[in-house]
Amino acid sequence: MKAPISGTGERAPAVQVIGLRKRYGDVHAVDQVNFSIAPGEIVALLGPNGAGKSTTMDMILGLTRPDDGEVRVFGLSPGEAVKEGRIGAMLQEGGLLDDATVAEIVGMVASLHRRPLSVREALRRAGIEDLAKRRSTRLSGGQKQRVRFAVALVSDPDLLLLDEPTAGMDVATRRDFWQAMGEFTASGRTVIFATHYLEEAEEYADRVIFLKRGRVVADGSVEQMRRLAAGRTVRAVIPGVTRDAVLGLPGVLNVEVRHDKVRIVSADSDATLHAMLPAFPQARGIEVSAVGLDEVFLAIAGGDGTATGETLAGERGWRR
Ligand SMILES: Nc1ncnc2c1ncn2[C@@H]1O[C@H](COP(=O)(O)OP(=O)(O)OP(=O)(O)O)[C@@H](O)[C@H]1O
Repeated sequence: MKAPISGTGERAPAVQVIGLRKRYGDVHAVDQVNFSIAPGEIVALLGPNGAGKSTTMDMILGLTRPDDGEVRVFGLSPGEAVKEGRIGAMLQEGGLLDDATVAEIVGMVASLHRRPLSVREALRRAGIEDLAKRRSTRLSGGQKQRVRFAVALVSDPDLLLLDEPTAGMDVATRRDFWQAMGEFTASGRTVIFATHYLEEAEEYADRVIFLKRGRVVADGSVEQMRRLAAGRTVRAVIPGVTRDAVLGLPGVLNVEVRHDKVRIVSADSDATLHAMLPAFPQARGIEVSAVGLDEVFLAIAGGDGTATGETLAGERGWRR
């Protein structure tokens, strides 16, 4: 039985996705995805290529019809929410009208909405007032992205969906982009962005949702992700070991056991090792290394095909 969708009105979640599925031939692009995003949350969607991030976003926007499941945006259907100007979107490869100026492009989109910002204000908020008269054919890749951002902002939406918004931007442009975004989120509005830059997720999101092969494999706060990233990986060969026995050691955040090989993510590797050696005197081949964000991501996304959100979560509530 489906979980009930929350009501409409001011208290409705910004986005509620229930049992969402989309198949393309044999590919389960999105496979039973559930999440609820509160107004004001800034959520990063992470996952390897083909994980289902864009398809999920397209269904939230009403651009793709789900095979099964339901999407509500502030209690409305995606179509209604778009019509009311409550969603702004910046998609990958969104076209810009050839040979129109930036002001004309943003103005055209503004004319489709009931209560748009002025073109000038949209350009100001996107930090590109100086590009108003530039023709779209004369824009660099990073500048085009920022024009798409102005287009996303012009309906003055409550929710922004951004699919890899900083792809193709240099470091300075990325910084300016996120500064402009800070102005949008400071007023308590909701943002969902897909990214491959883990540091962007860490720096700008409150929460991260990891997708893999169309499923949510982990969903937690950035604080939890940071805690994992600050840790150390301890690897050892311990004949006869069980996961539960290792989980009881001090500092342990996550354990993976494959045959006799143990891989531990620890918040305090010294404490873990001091307790591990007397508890498992048969341990050998011990290695300690830093956990990078990439490794956190790979562990969660199951880069080696073994770890999943469930194993990483353990009893520590990584999944909501
Ligand atoms: N229109 C389509 N027709 C056929 N297959 C599709 C279509 N759109 C997406 N897919 C497939 O669905 C899966 C999910 O794709 P999606 O673009 O949602 O992933 P993603 O996480 O956004 O990837 P990326 O990080 O590469 O942008 C992929 O296997 C993709 O090939």
